[in-house]
Amino acid sequence: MASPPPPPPLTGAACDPAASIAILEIANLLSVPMALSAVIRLGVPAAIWRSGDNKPLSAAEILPSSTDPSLLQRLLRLLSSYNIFQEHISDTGTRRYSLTSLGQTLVGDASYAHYVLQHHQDALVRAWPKLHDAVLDPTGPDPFRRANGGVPAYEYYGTDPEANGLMLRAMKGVSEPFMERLLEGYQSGFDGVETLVDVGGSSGTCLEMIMKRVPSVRAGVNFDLPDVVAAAPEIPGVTHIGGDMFKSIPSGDAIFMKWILMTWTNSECAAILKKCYEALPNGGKLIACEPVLPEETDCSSRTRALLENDIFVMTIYRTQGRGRTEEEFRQLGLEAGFTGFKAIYLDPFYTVLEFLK
Ligand SMILES: C[S@@+](CC[C@H](N)C(=O)[O-])C[C@H]1O[C@@H](n2cnc3c(N)ncnc32)[C@H](O)[C@@H]1O
Ligand SMILES: O=C(O)c1cccnc1
Repeated sequence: MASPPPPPPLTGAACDPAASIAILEIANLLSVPMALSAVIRLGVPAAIWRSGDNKPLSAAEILPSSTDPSLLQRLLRLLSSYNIFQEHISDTGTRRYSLTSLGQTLVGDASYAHYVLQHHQDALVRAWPKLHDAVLDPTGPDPFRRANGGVPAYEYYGTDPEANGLMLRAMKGVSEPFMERLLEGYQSGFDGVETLVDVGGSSGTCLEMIMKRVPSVRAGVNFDLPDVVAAAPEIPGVTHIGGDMFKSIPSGDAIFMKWILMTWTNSECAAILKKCYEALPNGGKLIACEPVLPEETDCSSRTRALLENDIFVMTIYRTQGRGRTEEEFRQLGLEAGFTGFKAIYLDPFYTVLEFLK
């Protein structure tokens, strides 16, 4: 009896070992942020850092209560391959871990750790398997709403005190390093401003930092959703006002906003910009700090961080919310009535966009 024919040989890309290993790496990429969230939940970065000690520790030393430290060690090995921890192997083969400069962004009061946790809480993670639905049904509900009983993300934070608190801490942690860079390179942008309104200002951290460094700004108005400002801390000189930016925005000499336009559709952005225009005096300006997408696609960390954030917004906030190019922002501003526009690049992630009335 004739034997069955052999399977056809693998051809093309599947045969290329570099392509095979690269696709296997991407297929399991989710294990990286999930391992990162796990070590943050376990308090690992703080245990190693200990007020700047950063002494290399083994998994058993980090988590003495563990009956099987090899599990934590596996997480630490993976994260060392992403340069979050540095692995030190002793002569006897014990593996110990310290924090690299990247790992050190996860320690301290205002660290990026809260942002990592915010992005990997259950309600957000549930949305990701529905991403393809957004592509198939671009005008339907965003993946977050599909996965969470029709409730949009900002409403979900408002109804869950833990999620609300996490969002406030996450925004503060990401804002502080950026605001330092903004205040280094753009202090003069606040010249002549006495009353500054932060639209969608979350905890008020951005206003607090501006007011500490720019004495001419004597009154800060932190404007956000009522549930958000109710949980915001008291800040000298800052009045927290709860409201809806689609209905009206408090007036001031200038308006500041950060990471707002990105989460909304073009028509929602047009409505927000119109409300800002109405709240400003002639000659007043809106200072918006938003991720601006590059025209070209490349493999740099910057481009990847911006494009990943673009897909995050598509999944969690609005299918048609998105990162925009400088030109798209200029057009949105012109359509809302602003006569001047300038983009200032002083941070790899956020671009300062000045809209002049
Ligand atoms: C991505 S966060 C940015 C927070 C802060 N600007 C920062 O960069 O740290 C967006 C903020 O917009 C607020 N927001 C959402 N919808 C709003 C609305 N309709 N009116 C006012 N604020 C709103 C959210 O509560 C949230 O604090
Ligand atoms: O909620 C977030 O973390 C967020 C909001 C806007 C853009 N990117 C992230």
